[in-house]
This record gives sequence, C-alpha cells and structure tokens, in this order.
Amino acid sequence: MDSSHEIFPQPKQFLESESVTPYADAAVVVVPIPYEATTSYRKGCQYGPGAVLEASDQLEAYDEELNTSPCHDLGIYTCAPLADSNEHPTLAGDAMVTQVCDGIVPFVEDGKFVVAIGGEHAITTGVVRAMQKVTSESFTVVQIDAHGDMRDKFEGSQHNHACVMRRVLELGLPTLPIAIRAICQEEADLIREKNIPVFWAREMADNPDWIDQAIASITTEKVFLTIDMDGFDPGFMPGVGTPEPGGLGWYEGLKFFRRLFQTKQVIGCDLMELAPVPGSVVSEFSTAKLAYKLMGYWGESQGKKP
Ligand SMILES: N=C(N)NCCCCNCCCN
Ligand SMILES: [Mn+2]
Ligand SMILES: [Mn+2]
Repeated sequence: MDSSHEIFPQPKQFLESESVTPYADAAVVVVPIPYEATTSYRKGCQYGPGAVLEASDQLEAYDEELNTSPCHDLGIYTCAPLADSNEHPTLAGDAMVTQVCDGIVPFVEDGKFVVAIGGEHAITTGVVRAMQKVTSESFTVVQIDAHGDMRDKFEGSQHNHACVMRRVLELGLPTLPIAIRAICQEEADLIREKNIPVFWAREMADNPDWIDQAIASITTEKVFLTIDMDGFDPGFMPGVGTPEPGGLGWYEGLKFFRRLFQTKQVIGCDLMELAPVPGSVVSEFSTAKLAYKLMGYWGESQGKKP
C-alpha cells in the first residue's frame, strides 16, 4: 500500500510526544480497534485504544533493557481506528471481522509489524485472518488470557469475546493458551478432546520452567501473539472486562515475550480487552508500555539497533 491511505489531519499517533513517522518510513503500524459489542461484565474496552494512545505520550522513548528507542530506531505509524464502536455502535461481529481483516492485510503485505489494540477479544479473529491471508505458512496463535475463550457461542453470538479462540481453532491454526484460570465445562471437554496444550495459571505459579516448556511446545516457526490484558494479574492490571485473580506478573510476562521473540518469528500481535478504570491511568499506561516493549522485542529480533 502506498502512503496515499494516510488521512489528514493525521490520527493520534502512538508516542507522538517523542516522534512522528510517516507510514512509508515506519517498521511498526499500531492499529486502534475500538470495537465493543459482546463484553459480558465490565464495559468500556471501546475506550481502550484511545486511552492507550493518550498514555503512550507519557512513556520514555528509551528502553533501558534493550538500549534502544523503538520510536526512533523502528518508526511507528498509527492508522485511523478500524471498526470503531464509538462511530458505529451497531456494527455486527461478522462485519467487524471483515473490516478488521481487510484493514490490516495491506499493512502485513507491506511488511509492517502490526500491533493491534482493542477493543474486545472477538476482534482477534479478524486480525488472525489478515495474517493468514498474507502468510503462506501455518503459525501458532499464542494466547495470553485468564479465559479459554473457546466456547462455540455465548450470549447468542459466535463472535462473542468468549468464543474467539474457538473461531481461531476453526481456521485450522494451533493455539497455545497461557495463564488460563477460568473456563466452562464445554471448554474443558474441548481441551481434552483436542489435546490443547494449556498452560494453567495455577500450575505456572509452581513451575519455574514454564517459559522454556511453553516455547518448546510450539511446533511452528511463525507465531501470532494475542494478549488479553486480563491474562495479567488484575492487581496491576485492573482495567479489564472480566478480572480473574492470579495471572502473569509484569516481569514474568516480559521474560516470556522477549524469549518468544528471540526464538520464534512473531508475525504480529494484539493487546485486547483493556477497559480503563475511571480515575486511574494504571491499566492504560501498562498496556501502552507493554505495546512499546513488544515493539522493542520485535526490533531486537529483526537485528535492529540492539
Ligand atoms: N472475558 C471472557 N472471555 N469471559 C468469558 C465469559 C464469561 C463467563 N462468565 C461466567 C458466566 C456465568 N453465567
Ligand atoms: Mn480474558
Ligand atoms: Mn480473551
């Protein structure tokens, strides 16, 4: 895609307080997807992407772990929001999936590293389909989440946020669920039937080798990383739709992500289900920081400035 798709005035850019990069020069594309239609408990993830972009301006450009400033060394472009529930509150799930897929395919075709920011987890079906359209080889969808999200249908929809990983399985892709700690009987039966290699939060807490074991279990070279922010401990990440106690610690999660980028080809990622808590910026700042860390890990994996 040429840069003619850029619109003026330009949409809010990720970390624009530090650097603004034209699409053609950016290695990373941030895709805000403020879609919310099926969240079943706390609402508000449609405000997640905007909150992350606002918080991003407060990030330090320099990453002391990586000795790099991804916004300068990689270049980040933020496109206009896709499937925006704030503009189109009645957009149906299947139409959203198509809009997200069609909107992201050009970025992947242009070789950009896509960082999609939701919005509810149902969005990931569209992001994964975009990756599948462009990537010839199979890839594993690594899922960080408190929930299995493997129901066939929930509250009347197959594009419910509690069904997204069932849709991904139906696309014929292997999955690796990590930090799971809340499922239903239907999901437990499916996990046994399909022998899905779930890393349960409860077992991870007692297993210092879970990171090595999780990465060793991935059979494909390529990986798509989907992060439901409720996969983290709600103690520091309370702004999610369905907070479950337990979950990943911050540095534990970063250790896993850096190792994943170092050992596999991560073809894209998304950060989902942030629902900001009124009066607090902790959750959106953590989400913005995580997005920036993932950009840095991707850059390191590409042999960009160490
Ligand atoms: N964020 C999620 N993926 N949530 C999964 C569905 C929530 C089911 N709560 C229990 C409902 C009991 N009727
Ligand atoms: Mn979840
Ligand atoms: Mn989820």
